[in-house]
Amino acid sequence: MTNPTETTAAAAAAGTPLAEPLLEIDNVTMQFGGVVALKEAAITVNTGEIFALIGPNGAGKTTVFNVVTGVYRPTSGQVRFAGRRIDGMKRFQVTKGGVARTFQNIRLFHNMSALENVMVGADAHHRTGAVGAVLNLPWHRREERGGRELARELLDFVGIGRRSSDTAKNLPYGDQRRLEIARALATDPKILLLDEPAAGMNPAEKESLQDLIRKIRDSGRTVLLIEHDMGLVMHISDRVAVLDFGQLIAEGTPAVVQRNPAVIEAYLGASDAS
Ligand SMILES: Nc1ncnc2c1ncn2[C@@H]1O[C@H](COP(=O)(O)OP(=O)(O)OP(=O)(O)O)[C@@H](O)[C@H]1O
Repeated sequence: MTNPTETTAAAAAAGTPLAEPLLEIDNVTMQFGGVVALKEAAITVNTGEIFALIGPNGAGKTTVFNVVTGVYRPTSGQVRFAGRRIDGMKRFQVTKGGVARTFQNIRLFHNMSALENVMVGADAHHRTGAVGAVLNLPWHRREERGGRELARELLDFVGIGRRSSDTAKNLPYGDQRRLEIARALATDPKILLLDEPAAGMNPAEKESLQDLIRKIRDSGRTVLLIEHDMGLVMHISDRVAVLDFGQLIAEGTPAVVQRNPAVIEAYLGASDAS
């Protein structure tokens, strides 16, 4: 067996950047009554990676997101983020700690403008909150101005700057997905969890989504992605983990995972795999 210290020294000597774990899902089991959605799943996402979570429908992918973001407390196991335990934390604490997500079914404030939707995301980081807003405290006004500027920058960043005053529900579908990403980025996350961001997009939209995901990573954030579009996953991911019936059946680079017989079997065996 290789000595980890030797491995680290060898990597350093070779000039290979060392993998720094950011999100550690450590033997997590999540049970809902008789349904085991995750069974001793162990996944580590390193800082600066684009990491994809794939698997047939019902494999447990969204459950991973829900366990990481404090929606569910795991039945057993731990979740650590930047070395700190986050399983069992409240959702807002996880967000403040640097974890943001988007949802499979878009969740926007449909009657608010694009800009306002992003400003709501930025609010998660404000110190004055609702009390400051009601009392109209000076620093609340300053924060709101800052929030507005940040929201504009983020709308530009995701490519829908010219849509800032459009009502969310009137945006084309692909732009709504971009808006959700901008809103998640407004919390200034270290890691962004994207749940099926390409769902419902046409090929051109998928192409530019890939560019956006790379741009998010290049801006210094880590990306954890659930996606059914295998072309997209295999193109942009540094590493891929495959879940099947709540268990991790493979993990590695796209090239390695694609050749794995258990992965091929899981996908060929699933009637609705895409
Ligand atoms: N709150 C819950 N209560 C009961 N069962 C649940 C709950 N959440 C998830 N499950 C079950 O856990 C299993 C995994 O679901 P999950 O949504 O994580 O899968 P998924 O891989 O994200 O699927 P899809 O690709 O279809 O979104 C499924 O059998 C699902 O029915």
